[in-house]
Formats: sequence, C-alpha cells, structure tokens
Amino acid sequence: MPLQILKIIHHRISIYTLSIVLTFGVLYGAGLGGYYYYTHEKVEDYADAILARADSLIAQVKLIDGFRQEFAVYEPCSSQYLNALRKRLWPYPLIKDIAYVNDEKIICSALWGKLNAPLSLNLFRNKVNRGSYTWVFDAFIEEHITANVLYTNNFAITVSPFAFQRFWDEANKMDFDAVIGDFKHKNHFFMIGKNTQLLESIEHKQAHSLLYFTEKSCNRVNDVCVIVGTSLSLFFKNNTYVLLFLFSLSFIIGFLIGTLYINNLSHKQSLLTRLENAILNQELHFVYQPIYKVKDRNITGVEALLRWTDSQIGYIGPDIFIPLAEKNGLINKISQYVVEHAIRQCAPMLLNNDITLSINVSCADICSAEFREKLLSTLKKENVAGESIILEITERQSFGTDDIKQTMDFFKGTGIMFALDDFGTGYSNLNWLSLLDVDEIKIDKSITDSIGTESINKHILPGLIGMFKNIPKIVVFEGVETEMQYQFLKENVPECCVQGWYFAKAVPLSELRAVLPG
Ligand SMILES: Nc1nc2c(ncn2[C@@H]2O[C@@H]3COP(=O)(O)O[C@H]4[C@@H](O)[C@H](n5cnc6c(=O)[nH]c(N)nc65)O[C@@H]4COP(=O)(O)O[C@H]3[C@H]2O)c(=O)[nH]1
Repeated sequence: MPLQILKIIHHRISIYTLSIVLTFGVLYGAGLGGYYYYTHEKVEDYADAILARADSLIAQVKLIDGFRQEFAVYEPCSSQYLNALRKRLWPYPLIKDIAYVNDEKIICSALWGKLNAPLSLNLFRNKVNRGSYTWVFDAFIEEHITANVLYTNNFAITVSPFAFQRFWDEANKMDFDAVIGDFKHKNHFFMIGKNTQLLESIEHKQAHSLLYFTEKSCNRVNDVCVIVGTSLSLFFKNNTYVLLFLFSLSFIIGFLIGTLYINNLSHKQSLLTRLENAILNQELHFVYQPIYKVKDRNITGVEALLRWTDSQIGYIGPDIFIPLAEKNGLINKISQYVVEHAIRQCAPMLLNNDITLSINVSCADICSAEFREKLLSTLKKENVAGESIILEITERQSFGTDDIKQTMDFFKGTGIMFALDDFGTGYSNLNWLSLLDVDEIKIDKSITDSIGTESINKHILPGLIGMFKNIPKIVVFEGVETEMQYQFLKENVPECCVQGWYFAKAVPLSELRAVLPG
C-alpha cells in the first residue's frame, strides 16, 4: 500500500478515535452530572421522608404522653390500668407498647401485661436525657429483643421496631446511610444503612471522602436532624447497561462527528486544490468596477475584482476563496496572479486614459520581495507608469504596520499609490490611518449605507466628513447604491470619489472599454 494512503488511513483513524474519546468524555461528564443530580434529589427526598417519619413518631409519643393523667386514676398494673393503656395504644402505628415504670424498671405493659419480674432499663446501647424524659435506645428486653424506649417517672413508651423499617429497603437499594440525631449532632438516636459509621465520622469531620456526599434535613422545634449520606460511584455503580449505553452512544455520535469533520476537511482541501489548479491553469478572471469623481461623474479609475467559476462547483465568490487563500498560504500566488494579469489586461486602457487601476493585495504580500519583484517587472514589461496603480490594503490578517510602512517607503520613488480599504470596519480604522501615510481612503459600504438612516454611523458620518475635508487624500465612498446617497455625497463631500452599483457594477474589460473615452 502506498505510504500516502497509509498516512490518510492513520490520520482518519486518529480523527475517529479522538472524536469518539472526546464524545465519550463529554457524555460521561454529562452522565455523571445527571447521575449526581438524580442521586442528590433522591438523597434529599430520603432525608425529608425520614424526618417526616421522625416528626410523626414524636407527635405520637407526645399524644400518648398526654394521656398520662388519664391512666393515673387507676391502680398501676391493675386490669383497668392495663385496659386503659391498650385502648390508648391501639390507634398509634408507630408505638409498640406503653408501660408502667418504677425505679427505672418496667413493672407491666399494655403488650406484656404484668411481668413476672420487673425489667430493668439499664442495659442499652445509648441513653439520652431530654428534659424530664429519657430515651433509651436498644434497651435489652429479652434475648434477641431490644427496644427503643422513652420514659419518665412512672411511664414508658416503646417505639415500634418497624417505625423506620421501610427506609431500610431504600438504604439497601440505593446505598444510602442515615443517622437520626438531635439538632447539634451530639446524640444519634437511630441509624439506617450499612455504612453509618463512615457517615458519622464524616459528619463529625473525623474522616473525609471526596466521593461521599451528605444531605441534612432538620426540624428545630422537635430538635431532630436527619443526616443522609451516600458514596458516588464514578462508574455508575458498575451498571453495565449504563456503561454500555454510554459507550455505544459515544461511538455513534463520535463516528458521526468524525465523518462530518473529515468531509468538511476534504471539502476544504478539495476547494483549496481546485483554487491552486485554477491559478496554475489561469482560470481566474477579472471584472472591473469604475470609480467616479462625485461632482462631475468622470471616471478616475477602476478596481480589479477577481472572479472564479469552477467547472464543477460553479461560481465561488472572492469572500470565500480570498480568506481561504489567506488562511492556507495561497494568497501570495493570487496577488502575483492579480498583478500580472490585471496589469497586462488593463495596460492599453491605462495608456490611453487618465485613470488608475486599483488592485486588492494582502498586507503580507506587499511586504514580500517576490511580490515587489513581480509588480515592478510587470509594470516595466507592460510599459505602465507606477502612478497608474493603486494598491488597496486591509488589516484583515492583522499584519504589523512597521513592515507595511517599509514597503510603502520602498515603492515611494515608483509612483505606486496605496489605498486603505474597508475604512470604518474592524479591519481598517483611524489607528491605521494615523500610522500609514496612504494616498487614498476607501470608506466601507457600511458607512455609505448609513447615509439617510438613523444608525450610529449616521451620527459618526458628519464627523468623518469634516475630517475628510481636512486631509489631503483621495476619499472614495464604496457601495453607493441610491440617488439619495449620491446627492448627499455630492453636496457634503464634493471632492470625494464614489464607487457602487448606482453608477456601475463590476463588468468585464470589454464592457468597460465602452464607457471610457480612450
Ligand atoms: N452590495 C454592493 N456591493 C458593491 C457595490 N459596489 C461594489 N460592491 C462590491 O464591494 C466589493 C468591493 O471590494 P472590496 O471592498 O475590495 O472587497 C473585496 C476584496 O476584499 C476581495 N477581493 C476581490 N478581488 C480581490 C483580489 O483580486 N485580491 C484580493 N486580495 N482580494 C480581492 O473580496 C472582496 C469582495 O469582492 P466582491 O465580491 O467583488 O465585492 C466588491 C464589489 O463587487 C454596491 O453598490 N453594492
């Protein structure tokens, strides 16, 4: 296989690989963002739901506690007492039992009746005093039975072991951990999930984990806070479906982007190759647009404008192929082509008429020795005076003014003139005007367009006109399209020149000869 083809294949594979990898990166990042957002929302909802459950548990405990005086009328642990407890217990699903306590020992309860022996509440995991109440968490009741009990004096309320049961399912499914504690995180009451130790350490800043994030939901009135935490998985918890989906999507999108890029590249390359061939085969041609003195409508010069009609693509405007040539280092060839062909074509016309030929050149070219050589030799060969040529320059390639100044100095003795093109646009402005001693200023069509309109340029225009009156340069207004613009310029800038469709469009040389006297 020829080396060239191998290079192309290698280049294409690199583009596809890069495009797929980048797409995967973007999709992965977006997926991770979405996954984080989803988990975050879930964690928030989870914390809120647990808090709501804790709040209703506290509400139920408070309600039952409020019945204490009602039970006090009966002999403790009598059958009436126990009956009253059972009746009150019935409607509260989060409460398992109500008991009579004496000396921190359960004597009897709604569920167990009178106990054979008092049950001490002194074996527990955690004990928290809250005002006149005491919470005992995981109090030992019997083998394999523990309970969370709130007691005060002679009264104890046992929380249902199922009060937070449903939250365990979600904790297991989503890898959530939750701690229910007081507002200041001093006491932790209930724990849900497998990794609550890590959550507690992170919460108390004893441990750090980048991929573990926490959310809080608190109720200051009940002095309860629910803290939920979960670890983020960089690989979507190794969910093969998600990963496979991401890979496939990245492959498809990356492949499409790669193909689009390659197509675009080859289109540009083919356009460039075509342009190169067009220059080589001398297929580019010119049209010429006359420039008039506004006060008497006499033609003072013509501007050479390059045209390209490709045999396959058709007409391609200079606004497309000139920037393409500038970007790809072909503009010097174009400029030499323009100089050689336009001067040769116009030589007889320039000899027989007192007019100038304006040629568009790139700043980079006029500074090149090759271009200077070509221009001077063509002028000599065609016997055309330097005074007949105006080189139109713009700042499009942001070329340094120092080099241009040097070039202008170089051409000084030759009579060749310089025009600052597109004045008033981003490419050509007052800064350039002050730095370069040009012979002519070409006012951009956007400023001419503002004549008679309310645009900002209209307000700038009077100032510009005042300035042009005081500088000894030829001023050419480009793109004059209407009678009104013409009349305005004739009245306000009678010394200026004009160019535009109102007077004449750019035409082939044969048509131009018809309007010239000589
Ligand atoms: N709407 C409107 N347009 C008007 C009117 N009067 C003239 N024009 C157009 O305005 C452009 C004037 O040329 P430019 O400012 O030098 O701007 C030129 C110049 O920057 C560049 N260009 C054209 N020929 C050459 C060339 O030979 N060499 C280089 N380097 N650039 C060229 O391409 C640009 C566009 O050239 P064109 O498409 O020929 O467009 C020309 C011309 O056809 C008018 O009344 N109304």
